Amino acid sequence: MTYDRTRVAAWAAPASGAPLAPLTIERREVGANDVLIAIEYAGICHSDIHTVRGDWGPQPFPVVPGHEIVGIVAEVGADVTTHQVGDRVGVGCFVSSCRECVNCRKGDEQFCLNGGVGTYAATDRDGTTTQGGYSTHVVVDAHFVLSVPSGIDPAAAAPLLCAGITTYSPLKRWGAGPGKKVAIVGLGGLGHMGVKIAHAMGAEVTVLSQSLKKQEDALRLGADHYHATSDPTTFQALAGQFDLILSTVSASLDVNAYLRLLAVDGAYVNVGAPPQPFSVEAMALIYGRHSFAGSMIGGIAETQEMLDFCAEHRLGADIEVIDADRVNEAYERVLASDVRYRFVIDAATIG
Ligand SMILES: NC(=O)c1ccc[n+]([C@@H]2O[C@H](COP(=O)([O-])OP(=O)(O)OC[C@H]3O[C@@H](n4cnc5c(N)ncnc54)[C@H](O)[C@@H]3O)[C@@H](O)[C@H]2O)c1
Ligand SMILES: [Zn+2]
Repeated sequence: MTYDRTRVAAWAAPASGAPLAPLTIERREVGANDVLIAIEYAGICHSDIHTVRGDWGPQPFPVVPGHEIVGIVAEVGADVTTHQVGDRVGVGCFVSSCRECVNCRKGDEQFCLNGGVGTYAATDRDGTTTQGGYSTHVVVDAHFVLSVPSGIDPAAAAPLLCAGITTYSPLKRWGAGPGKKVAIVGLGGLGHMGVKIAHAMGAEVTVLSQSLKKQEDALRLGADHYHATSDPTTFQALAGQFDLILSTVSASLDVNAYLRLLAVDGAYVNVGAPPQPFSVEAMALIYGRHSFAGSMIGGIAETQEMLDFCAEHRLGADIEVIDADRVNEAYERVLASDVRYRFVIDAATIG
């Protein structure tokens, strides 16, 4: 199929809460620093669903979601030295940043002080609205394009671009490793990567999930222990146990109940992004010198480090590859916690 930048096939949400449908979009010309990627796979992140369902406020519809992108370089601009035609590459949650502010210079481009640009539903530097990975092609500044190591299956690599880095970054920052007790709350797309990565880092991993339904899966993914949070004795039995609790839950939680599971100096790090606020009791924090923290994806260098770590440890996501016309059904199944553990769209079925 020849590429026509003015007629690129995609799947988009036409309005808040409306089902996704095919849409033809335009990509920019390949600039001197740009890479044209022929997309192979795009993961479905719960953030895509929050965005198009209006959980995070108004959006510039139509929105083409997708920020877990893997594909093959089809063309590079004249000044690109980091990627070549034919390379397998990935794109995560952002496609531009100023690269000059203190955060960008530290490698925290996701916190750019001059307006980083999200992969979709964001205003790009040229004033256009970005459109994401549920599409056949995308044009991205080479600095924001990752190399996907050959050891990982490309479809299983796609979710690493968001779910992988979102769990890797806080696990590393808060010291998951040998001798540390780490709990992962919520066993969805992020959670199952959290289990795999924390296990590969050498931590003792406990999964805290609503029911016992996913217990066998969790142990296979690398968890050492598993408890159902619907059982009130869980919160008594595990009081004061964990050095780190990573919550990946997409809904609001009783944070205080989890803070009480922390050991002295333990940290509860939330990466879930529900629209409702959390309520934190002073006593749940001060008793035990606990920390309550958050984390958002990771910078470009750290994302590359995560991909290399996953290749070295032979980690990819557990995926269900779907045709694009099943995206609405997949959204419903994610909302019903019926995914093991990430849906990935086969871009060959788009358009
Ligand atoms: N911080 C970041 O950078 C970042 C990046 C990606 C996604 N997110 C957010 O993280 C959240 C999770 O994303 P995902 O793609 O993994 O979603 P997901 O739907 O695949 O997983 C969420 C899991 O939480 C479980 N859950 C819901 N309520 C629970 C409860 N009370 N107790 C225990 N488990 C519960 C669900 O059953 C599901 O397994 C979303 O809010 C998403 O927007 C944040
Ligand atoms: Zn995401």
